[in-house]
Amino acid sequence: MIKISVPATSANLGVGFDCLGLAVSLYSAASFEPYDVKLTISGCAPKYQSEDNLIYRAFVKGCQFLQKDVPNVKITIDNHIPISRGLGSSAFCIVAGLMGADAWFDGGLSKEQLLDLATEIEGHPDNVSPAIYGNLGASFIDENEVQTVHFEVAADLHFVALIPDYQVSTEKARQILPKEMSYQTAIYQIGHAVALSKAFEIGDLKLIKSAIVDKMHEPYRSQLIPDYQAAKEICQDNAGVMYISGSGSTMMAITTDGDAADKIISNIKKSFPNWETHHLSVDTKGATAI
Ligand SMILES: Nc1ncnc2c1ncn2[C@@H]1O[C@H](COP(=O)(O)OP(=O)(O)OP(=O)(O)O)[C@@H](O)[C@H]1O
Ligand SMILES: N[C@@H](CCO)C(=O)O
Repeated sequence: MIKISVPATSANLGVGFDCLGLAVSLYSAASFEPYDVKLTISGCAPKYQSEDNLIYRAFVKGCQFLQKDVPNVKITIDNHIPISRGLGSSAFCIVAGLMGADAWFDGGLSKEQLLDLATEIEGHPDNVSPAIYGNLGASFIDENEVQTVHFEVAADLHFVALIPDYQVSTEKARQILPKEMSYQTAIYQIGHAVALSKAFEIGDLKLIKSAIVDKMHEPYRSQLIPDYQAAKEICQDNAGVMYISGSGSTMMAITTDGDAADKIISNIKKSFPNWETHHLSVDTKGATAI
């Protein structure tokens, strides 16, 4: 049996809209086995148990790229990444499906090929890059070629995923954004994004706190998360800083102190007892066949 484990990913990191993404220590896995009918899928809601399933679609794309007939397959999902909450559940599906096909046929896909194929399906590389490589990825697309570089993140940074009990649609979170921005804002974003990448690498929380403040999407998207301000205040009151993970609704807190991370969780639980929380570290390996 082939089993692919993929880390959750947190895109944007405030000022790195559609470019930066971080792999974190929360994992989902998908297993692939030969079967006697075309397709059977378990471990997900009935609405995802069809040929439209994103893992299967990526598996088919992988087979086609390798110029192989798509085999009958049983897919079993062991899911821990909440769906449509801004933690890269779609990147998990895409990377697992492509790597499943590669392992099935011993196709020898390079990580660069995986990234190109995954980006074609996802539309942007900020989640799929760290899902494949681990760590913090900075990516861009140039004439259809995906470029990505990786930063190791200081081990003393703690991440806390604050996951509301409601979804934010990625489509709506993209539609709400303005169509243009000024030169002034572009200059602000570039300087902050470059400094933020370094701040993650050296674990400078003071610099992270000032560099992470976004002007490109977060001011608009915060309107789609009714508890954004309250969550932000809880993080700030406990020596942390917070950004919207991906297109939301998850908000990610960062601290340099495990006790502060635990305090953020207990205060969030008091105010929002139905939210899911996870105290996470950075994943350094990316997706693996296990
Ligand atoms: N465990 C799963 N089983 C089946 N389908 C899944 C699973 N996880 C994700 N998906 C697919 O991925 C889609 C969610 O993708 P979407 O981009 O909206 O959210 P996300 O990837 O979790 O968030 P973000 O891209 O902001 O991090 C679902 O609608 C479904 O098609
Ligand atoms: N960069 C993407 C991530 C969500 O898929 C966005 O923020 O819309």
